[in-house]
Amino acid sequence: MNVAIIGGTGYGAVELLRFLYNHPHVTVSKIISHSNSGTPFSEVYPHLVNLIDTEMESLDISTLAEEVDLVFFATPSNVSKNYIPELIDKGIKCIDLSGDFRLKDGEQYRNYYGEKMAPEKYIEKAVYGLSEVNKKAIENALLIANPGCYPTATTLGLIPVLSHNLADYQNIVIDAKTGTTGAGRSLSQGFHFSEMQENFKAYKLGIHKHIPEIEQVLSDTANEDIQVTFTPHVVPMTRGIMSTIYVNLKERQSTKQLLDLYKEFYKDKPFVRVREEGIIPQTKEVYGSNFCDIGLYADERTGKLIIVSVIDNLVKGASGQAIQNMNIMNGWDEATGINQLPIYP
Ligand SMILES: NC(=O)C1=CN([C@@H]2O[C@H](COP(=O)(O)OP(=O)(O)OC[C@H]3O[C@@H](n4cnc5c(N)ncnc54)[C@H](OP(=O)(O)O)[C@@H]3O)[C@@H](O)[C@H]2O)C=CC1
Ligand SMILES: CC(=O)N[C@@H](CCC(=O)OP(=O)(O)O)C(=O)O
Repeated sequence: MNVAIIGGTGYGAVELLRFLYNHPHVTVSKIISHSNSGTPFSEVYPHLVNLIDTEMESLDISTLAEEVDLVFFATPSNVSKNYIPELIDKGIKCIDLSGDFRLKDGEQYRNYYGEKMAPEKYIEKAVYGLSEVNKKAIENALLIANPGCYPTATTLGLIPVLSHNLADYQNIVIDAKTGTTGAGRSLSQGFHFSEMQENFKAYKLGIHKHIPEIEQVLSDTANEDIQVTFTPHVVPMTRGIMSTIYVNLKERQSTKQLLDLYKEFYKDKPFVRVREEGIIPQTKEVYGSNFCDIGLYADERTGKLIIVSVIDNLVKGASGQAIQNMNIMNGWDEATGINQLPIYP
């Protein structure tokens, strides 16, 4: 199958290429770049010299639709919504790593993304690509809204306990940390080495675009409006997200009981690893891999469940999950091309 990647020189794109290079059913026939068309990919990323020397091209949607079967958008917010409708109308599958098609509510989209949402008709067609939860819908989708990085770690951590109605749906507190690749490759002052090194900062309190996304997924799970307290932080590491989540349990439960429930929930899901009692996962344990690792501690003293969920933001949080979704859409084994061990140390 021929695929194209748009947003060629970004981190999401280079991570897609790392996995697709060895994918048995896929050829990346086009890498589209608005800033570097005409330049060989390996000139921008020299670690890929002699491996991916493809000349990048500028975007021409009509020729793209004739030449490829599926398009990955690894572009910033408010870009893919201008192109995906035309591709979808021509029957081309699209997987959008950005947030343009994730939210169902136009007013929320405007509030958090600052622009008008894509036309309703296409929002309705978009399937939210949380692979472990929406597999059936993904199988038949033409358009995937690939989840955000924080929402992936957070909702995979929360859905089992919420879907069993064991926790208070309100008063959910999410304390999340990301590495700097979460901000993409373009330069900004707050991410300079001297600003980031030996620093730890909270940002976008109350205004982060992942708040409505997390609330939408959890509300769909619980069939009730859920609001969360979400505080993202950036820490001086390259990759990784840790979402530490606090919920009030409705009744006393032991850690062991809850771990059993989580293991049952994810028993056929190759990329979610529920860890043993007393083991709390670390970001380095999923580095470079598509795993989401979850650890639990039920604090019987306070009645709270503490959930720790870790992913690599560029893999399960973006490109890995996008490929997992492509596999599901095409009826291939969902682990094809992404079944790699984490890099350690
Ligand atoms: N980084 C992460 O951890 C995660 C990222 N995402 C989302 O995935 C998407 C890509 O992220 P990431 O790769 O990290 O971001 P980057 O900033 O690294 O890359 C985005 C690329 O998009 C292209 N681009 C920039 N502006 C425009 C524009 N106006 N029109 C068309 N193309 C443009 C550029 O490539 P070129 O000049 O070559 O076209 C740029 O390098 C974003 O929406 C991001 O929010 C989602 C989950 C996690
Ligand atoms: C450190 C940093 O800035 N991280 C980004 C990660 C979000 C992201 O990439 O997600 P979308 O796919 O929803 O755009 C942020 O907090 O906005």
